[in-house]
Amino acid sequence: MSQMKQMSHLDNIPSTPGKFKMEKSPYIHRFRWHSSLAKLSFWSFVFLGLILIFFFRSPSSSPMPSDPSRRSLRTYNWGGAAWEKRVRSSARVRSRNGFSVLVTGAAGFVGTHVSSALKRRGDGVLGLDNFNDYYDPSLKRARQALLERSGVFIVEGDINDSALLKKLFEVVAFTHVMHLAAQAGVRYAMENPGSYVHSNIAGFVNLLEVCKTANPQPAIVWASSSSVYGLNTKVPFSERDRTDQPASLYAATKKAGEEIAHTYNHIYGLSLTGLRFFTVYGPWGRPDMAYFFFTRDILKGKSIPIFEAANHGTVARDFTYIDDIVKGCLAALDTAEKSTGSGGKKKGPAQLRVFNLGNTSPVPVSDLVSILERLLKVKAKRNIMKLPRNGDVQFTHANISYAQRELGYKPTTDLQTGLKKFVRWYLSYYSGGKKAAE
Ligand SMILES: O=C(O)[C@H]1O[C@H](OP(=O)(O)OP(=O)(O)OC[C@H]2O[C@@H](n3ccc(=O)[nH]c3=O)[C@H](O)[C@@H]2O)[C@H](O)[C@@H](O)[C@@H]1O
Repeated sequence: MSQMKQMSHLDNIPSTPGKFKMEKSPYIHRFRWHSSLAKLSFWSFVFLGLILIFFFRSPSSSPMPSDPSRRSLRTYNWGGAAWEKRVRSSARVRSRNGFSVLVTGAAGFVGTHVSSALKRRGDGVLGLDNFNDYYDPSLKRARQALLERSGVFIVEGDINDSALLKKLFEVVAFTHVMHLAAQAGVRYAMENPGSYVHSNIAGFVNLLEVCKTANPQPAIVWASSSSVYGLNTKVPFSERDRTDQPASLYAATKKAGEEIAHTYNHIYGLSLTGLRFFTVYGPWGRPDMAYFFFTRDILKGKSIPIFEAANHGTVARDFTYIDDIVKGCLAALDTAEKSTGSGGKKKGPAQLRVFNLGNTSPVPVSDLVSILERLLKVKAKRNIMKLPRNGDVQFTHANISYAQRELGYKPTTDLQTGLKKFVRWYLSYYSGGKKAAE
């Protein structure tokens, strides 16, 4: 019966506007439905209405974007007097001639270590991180707790949020930005390309936009990657070698970052230093990296995929220990010259640098596994596989003479020593009531 009622109701709605009984209206002669002008305005009105309905309905119908590249569009709570007080106190410089540094990606692997080293020597440090779920966020929370204990506050937010960044620069006149927030990982770029564009390109540009208008402008040191060398075959990789053949979208976004840095340096006088990190490893590391999940899987008795190149060619990496990287980052900050612009205008030429931060000692992945076997006292189930075409390059090898000369950079930790420290951390972190790494 209700269906009948509905039917009749639907029947009453005219299928075309022309069916409206408007004939008796006194305005009939001026607003005739068959007049094309009136038709046009009516349909424009309907169309506009539909757009508005769509626009206002869509966010509520999907409150959490399912595309992870959009995950950082979620809203974060920031602001208020108490929040500003925490920001100010965390960024307060406690040593003579110390810096006030905004560290983006502070809950990340390198970000945590750099923040803690800066704080230890008396610099003011404010962290920023969006705590995304690219890998287990509980590890990021544990790093956050660690920093919290040493007096570093991490603001929860995204580098794409201009209002937040502007607010931070309003509250603190940062002398430096250590920009480590990024979508990392070479192979994941095939699964979620948008997240790389979102963080490594759009986010970086957004940060530079805010830095360029800040007064004073900060000097910026940021994380590029050894992956920019891509298919380059000249070894060891030197900063002057070609970097126009990236093998992954990740590498392409990092290379784009280097070009973007050039532009902001050229137009706005921002002091910019890019650091090409070579496969950084160590305690509190990233679970998506091979040394980390190999450790987990060897302990679980799971087989581990070990890549080899064509004709049983060795795949090798210039693995670099985190403490050496931290020294390189601090030296880059210490030697960074001031930006020259103000109020968004360049006043003179500013410093623009790119450095390799590697270990200058490539190690085959199969040797990395042998070291882990010895340290863990467990034999690995090796599954030798052809290097998949997913962005990986066959080998990396850094020439660090430029960083040595300009930054006094000198790595001192070999893979055996560094992995020993990693394994010690891993076993203590994932034991004692803590669940095994997933
Ligand atoms: O140096 C860099 O620029 C990059 O270093 C790492 O990238 P990658 O060197 O690929 O590090 P892993 O993913 O840990 O891989 C290390 C080695 O293990 C190999 N591998 C990886 C995964 C796997 O299942 N099997 C395997 O043999 C890779 O081919 C590579 O040779 C980081 O993940 C990037 O974020 C960083 O920018």
